[in-house]
Amino acid sequence: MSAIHAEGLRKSFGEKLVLDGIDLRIPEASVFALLGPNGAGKTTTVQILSTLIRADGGRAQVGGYDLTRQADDVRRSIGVTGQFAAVDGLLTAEENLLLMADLHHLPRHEGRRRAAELLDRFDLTAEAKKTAATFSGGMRRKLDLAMTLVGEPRIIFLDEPTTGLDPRSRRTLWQLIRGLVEDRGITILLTTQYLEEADQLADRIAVLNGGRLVAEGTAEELKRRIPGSHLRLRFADERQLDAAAAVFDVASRDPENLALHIPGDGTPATVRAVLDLLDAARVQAESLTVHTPDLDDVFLTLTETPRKSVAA
Ligand SMILES: Nc1ncnc2c1ncn2[C@@H]1O[C@H](COP(=O)(O)OP(=O)(O)OP(=O)(O)O)[C@@H](O)[C@H]1O
Repeated sequence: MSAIHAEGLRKSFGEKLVLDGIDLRIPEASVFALLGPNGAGKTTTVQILSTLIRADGGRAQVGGYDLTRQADDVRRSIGVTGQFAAVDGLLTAEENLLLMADLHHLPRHEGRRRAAELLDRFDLTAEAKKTAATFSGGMRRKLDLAMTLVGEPRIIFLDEPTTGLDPRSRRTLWQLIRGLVEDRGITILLTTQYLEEADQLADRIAVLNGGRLVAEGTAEELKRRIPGSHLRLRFADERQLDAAAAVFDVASRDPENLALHIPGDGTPATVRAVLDLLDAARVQAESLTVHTPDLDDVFLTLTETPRKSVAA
């Protein structure tokens, strides 16, 4: 069962085509990252799926409800935390949570119970009575996410959840987010410009560029699609390097470092085949390392301008 299922979403602002037919299928209890450069249409996609704005074309189901015909049901199933946090700096952490409970028309005791539970889960109990204006960026984001959870949404949209946070706060938030998926089966659609965030957090990643999805898959699948995996062999001297280069006609030489780059993945079978060929030619390598492209390479290749298409 998909938590989010969209087909052919289109959106223009005036003359400007922002989404040019987006298809998404996001399984329940998973984290899906929408990755893309500035202006790619990430926020627009989230705004459409969270019923804030209407698409010009296409259709979508969110939490099993039709986005246009059952917009109220969609709204009841989702939570949204954006780049502009809902936190009120004049209220304490606890008051912010209780305010959310009121907005959700929860009975008072239930509101208190959820607020206490969320303060505990997000490690904010000691700060419960402090005004949010005194909070660090990381604490604010945590409180913002906790506030989203008061309504017990099944699906959460996180728009750039850790932008501007230091690495430690970012990691804390990642753990909390993964916990929500693993313990509570919540589905998360996250937009991010941080490749590491998508790599660490997301079960699947889609790369949005120029209003289209140019790639979709797990981080590993995306990395495999980019040429650039190679084995790097280093040799003791130039004679050995020359002898090795004669064995592999697809290899490129890096004479300065006495190294040879052989295109290929790092599977044991490939590594063994390379070593066998070297043995047969009686050439000794000093070291062998495997280089796999990272998400940075994927992102840069897929979002290059002018747009370069990479076949799916
Ligand atoms: N209300 C609007 N009116 C006109 N143009 C808009 C509107 N909202 C967004 N746009 C344009 O649509 C494009 C996509 O914007 P969007 O905010 O979805 O991108 P994004 O991928 O979220 O970018 P960022 O990473 O910078 O937040 C941009 O060119 C933006 O200027």
